[in-house]
Amino acid sequence: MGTSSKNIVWHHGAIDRRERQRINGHGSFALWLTGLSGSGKSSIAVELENRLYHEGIRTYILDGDNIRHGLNNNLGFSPEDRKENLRRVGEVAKLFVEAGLISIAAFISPYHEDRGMVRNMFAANEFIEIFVSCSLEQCEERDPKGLYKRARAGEIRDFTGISAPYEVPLNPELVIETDKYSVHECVDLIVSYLKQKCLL
Ligand SMILES: Nc1ncnc2c1ncn2[C@@H]1O[C@H](COP(=O)(O)OS(=O)(=O)O)[C@@H](OP(=O)(O)O)[C@H]1O
Ligand SMILES: Nc1ncnc2c1ncn2[C@@H]1O[C@H](COP(=O)(O)OP(=O)(O)O)[C@@H](O)[C@H]1O
Repeated sequence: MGTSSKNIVWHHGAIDRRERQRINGHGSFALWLTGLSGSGKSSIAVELENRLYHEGIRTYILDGDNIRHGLNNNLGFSPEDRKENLRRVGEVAKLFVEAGLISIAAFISPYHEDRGMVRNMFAANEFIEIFVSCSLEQCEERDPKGLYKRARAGEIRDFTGISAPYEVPLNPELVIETDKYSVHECVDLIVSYLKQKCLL
């Protein structure tokens, strides 16, 4: 608990998460997509949400690029700022889970420590880490926003994979290889995993 929380007392509501889940007709949990820029996190999040929506499942996507336009527009890419970015996003993802939704978070989240910090915000079966695996070469070839080119030219500092590290997840719940399978196949794998674990 942060030190500023010490004089604050939790106020309970009348409706809890289980009741929200009941009215929604499904459970709620966080899906955490981690991987290099260009690995496919956003594309998969969007296609997964689309698939789940058409099955009547309520979701909400938290995407690094979007969150950094608003809530986290005061943060950069130093290790400290990335940690704070992910701490806030973890808390927001948790609010969506409390609200009875499946929150789909798509963040590079390059450090073991920070992913562990977010995991620790959730109960064991509520946080599913999905490593969106793609070689740096392939990400750089895709370069959908031209950022790798700019990072190689020295125009962007601390760029993940080029001038800042990406620590490959050691024990994710799921690995999807976007340099081997299509977006649809990757989403099939995620949906199959969730069904197999009786989460859908
Ligand atoms: N220096 C540097 N390193 C990495 N990424 C950079 C950087 N500068 C800007 N961008 C753009 O910011 C997006 C990543 O933001 P995240 O919030 O996901 O990053 S992190 O989890 O805090 O590491 C990332 O989005 P994705 O390409 O979707 O991953 C980039 O578009
Ligand atoms: N299997 C796949 N999964 C996700 N994206 C893929 C896949 N195959 C090719 N791509 C392409 O790779 C690019 C990934 O970009 P994006 O989704 O923005 O990645 P990120 O959010 O990780 O930066 C997109 O142009 C997408 O069409």
